Amino acid sequence: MSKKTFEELFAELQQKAATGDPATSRTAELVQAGVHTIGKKVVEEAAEVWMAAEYESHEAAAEEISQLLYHLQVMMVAKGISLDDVYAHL
Ligand SMILES: N=c1c2ncn([C@@H]3O[C@H](COP(=O)(O)OP(=O)(O)OP(=O)(O)O)[C@@H](O)[C@H]3O)c2ncn1[C@@H]1O[C@H](COP(=O)(O)O)[C@@H](O)[C@H]1O
Repeated sequence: MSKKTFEELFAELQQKAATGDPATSRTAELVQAGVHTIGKKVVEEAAEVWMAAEYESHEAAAEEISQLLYHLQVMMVAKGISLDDVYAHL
């Protein structure tokens, strides 16, 4: 199991968006595709979190939550929104 923090993943995704190859990096591919495509993934993953939390296992729900957090971070990178920009509202 990989273990990285929210902050470590965000730094990795910023790097992938800046220098990654869309052919091999999902992050670079999504950022190139743009906010509309990323937004659809955010909504899709949010629905999957809901369904997994209501009907599936603890592990399945945790996996769907990780995918939603990933896609939210991709949206942040695509929009130039920093962690501090978000933390300011927590
Ligand atoms: N944490 C993630 C992560 N979570 C989810 N995903 C992507 O989200 C997908 C899950 O969504 P779906 O199940 O809907 O997959 P899908 O149906 O194939 O998606 P579509 O192409 O149909 O939209 C996965 O197949 C991955 O492509 C992620 N892709 C990358 N990361 C991490 O991001 C970092 C950078 O990754 P790359 O940019 O790919 O190098 C690495 O540390 C990765 O581990």
